[in-house]
Amino acid sequence: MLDSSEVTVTADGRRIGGVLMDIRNITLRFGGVVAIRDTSFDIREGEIRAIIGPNGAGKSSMLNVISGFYHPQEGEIWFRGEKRPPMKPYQVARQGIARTFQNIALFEGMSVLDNIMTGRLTHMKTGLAAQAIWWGRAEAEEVANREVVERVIDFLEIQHIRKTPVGRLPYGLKKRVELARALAAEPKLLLLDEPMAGMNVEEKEDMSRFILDVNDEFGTTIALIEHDMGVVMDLSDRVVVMDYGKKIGDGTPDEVRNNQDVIDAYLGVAHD
Ligand SMILES: Nc1ncnc2c1ncn2[C@@H]1O[C@H](COP(=O)(O)OP(=O)(O)OP(=O)(O)O)[C@@H](O)[C@H]1O
Repeated sequence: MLDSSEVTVTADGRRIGGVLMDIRNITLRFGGVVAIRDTSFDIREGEIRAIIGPNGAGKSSMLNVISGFYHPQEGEIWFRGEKRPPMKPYQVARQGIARTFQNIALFEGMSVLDNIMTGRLTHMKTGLAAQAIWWGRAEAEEVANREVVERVIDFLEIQHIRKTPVGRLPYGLKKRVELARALAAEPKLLLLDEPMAGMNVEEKEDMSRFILDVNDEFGTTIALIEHDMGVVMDLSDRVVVMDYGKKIGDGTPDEVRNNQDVIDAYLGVAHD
């Protein structure tokens, strides 16, 4: 299990624990295309970990491997000290890993509240048959699920749109509802695929604040892909840099900013 001796405290007082997920030597191929090539890194408990890199670098593929949508040909994923067997996305979700998508994946015709309730599905134990014979248990479960959802709605400040169909919301709020649905699952590890994409400056500031607050208040470990370098460098404890499917850098924002391979491939600052 996690090694408590590895706990460190950040400058802003957050606790970063031992390794929560260890990604070892992952290779993922689509026919002749190598999307990820022998890539390893870890995610520590309580940290905000970013994955960055140019278009086509393999970032989304990596998130899809972690969340069970893609199955790598080589490599291992260790979660909470145990090697993970090949898993389907719903099994990964049940392990406490939730995600958002690059292109918002919500039910547009359903209300904000109902969309967020779908985030509780992995926690629902009472099936239809059991509900028919044991209504009390189903009711208690429904109340507990509601409580979690209400807490998330308060936390993300979306009470005023709870009954609004998602299709009628502006883009920035849809992104926030997607975050709410992922949070409703009470994940141990939250994966965010380009949480700021397409947002204006104000929406980005709001989203950054929510990401930091989620991490701080719930202690949720967060791994995110993001192209906005200002946001990445501000939010992240550590950054993995990918290029052409390979890891080319890994470290604190300052270490990555000063890594010449990263500068050459991605950040585009001239040599001295
Ligand atoms: N389902 C797929 N089938 C075939 N090739 C794929 C598939 N998914 C990704 N790829 C290929 O794998 C490589 C890595 O793509 P990926 O989407 O992971 O990159 P990315 O870093 O997330 O890029 P972006 O920043 O543009 O989202 C690309 O060459 C891409 O075309």
